[in-house]
Amino acid sequence: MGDQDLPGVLVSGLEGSYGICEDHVGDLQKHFNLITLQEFLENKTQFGPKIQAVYIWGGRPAIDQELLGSLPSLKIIASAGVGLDHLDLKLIANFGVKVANTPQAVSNPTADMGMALLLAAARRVVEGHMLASAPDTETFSTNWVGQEVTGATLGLIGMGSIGYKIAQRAKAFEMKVLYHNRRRRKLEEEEAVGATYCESLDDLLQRSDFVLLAVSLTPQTQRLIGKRELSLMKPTAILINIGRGLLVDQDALMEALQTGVIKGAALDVTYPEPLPRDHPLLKLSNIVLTPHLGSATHQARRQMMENLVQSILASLNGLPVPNEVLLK
Ligand SMILES: O=CC(=O)O
Repeated sequence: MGDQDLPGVLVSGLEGSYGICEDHVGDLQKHFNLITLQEFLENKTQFGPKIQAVYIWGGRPAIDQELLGSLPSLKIIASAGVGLDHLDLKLIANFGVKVANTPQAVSNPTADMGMALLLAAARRVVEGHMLASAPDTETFSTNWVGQEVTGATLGLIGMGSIGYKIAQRAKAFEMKVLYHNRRRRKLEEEEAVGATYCESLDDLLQRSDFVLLAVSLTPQTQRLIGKRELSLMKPTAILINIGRGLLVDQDALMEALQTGVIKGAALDVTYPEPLPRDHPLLKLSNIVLTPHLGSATHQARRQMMENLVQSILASLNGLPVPNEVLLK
């Protein structure tokens, strides 16, 4: 509990793996009385009425009917990052509560991560690192040949702000960019990054050397890439996922990687996160895995925190809320 005169904001915890970013606690406490989930659960009658905002970091705390029902003064849910799949927006709107997220802060670092994974998988950077860190003459004689990125075709699934930033980067690598998206981009936007719209997802899958998922998780996109879609990809193709684990049927992916249906995969997101230690995906050599690092830069995390502070303060002061998520 911080300064009692400041507006109460519920956070999952202070620091540590389930809490808010350590460096930000002090900054948040300048504006808010931070109440942890544990404090709230231990004394709902004392803390419930004080809480005017929930600050969601790393998808926590979870928001459900019971929590919303016990926060009578709640005005806004401020969620770090761009994805909203952890929130039931209709339920939240029924409680008359606003939602804000931080799309601008995450687009550059997540696009960088997409390219980092693409390059790492194409050029076998992780296998190379393991070899170079434990050199022995026998393995050193192995041929560590990868896929060329320059001139290759990138199939982007999702052309929102992250997808577009990836297309900009891919252009610098002289890649041919195809994209599939709910709505086609303006002609001048396509031309600026040299991207070609593919109305058919199957067509994109068949033509791409790299298929990169940069799309939000919704009921429509869940398991968008399954056995059938993987079988359409080239046997030399690499699948990269920086969106959400559930965009891909992980069992089908594992089978495709084991049987050579596709060449490799690079995943920043899985289900669950993290994967259990004995998960079979961890045993494959043609996969690169990272622990949801998309927006994990100091700069992005600070900007996310600053944006959420602005959104909360605006909502508490009855002003237009920056980055308010509107129910469609
Ligand atoms: O996963 C990260 C985000 O949704 O921004």
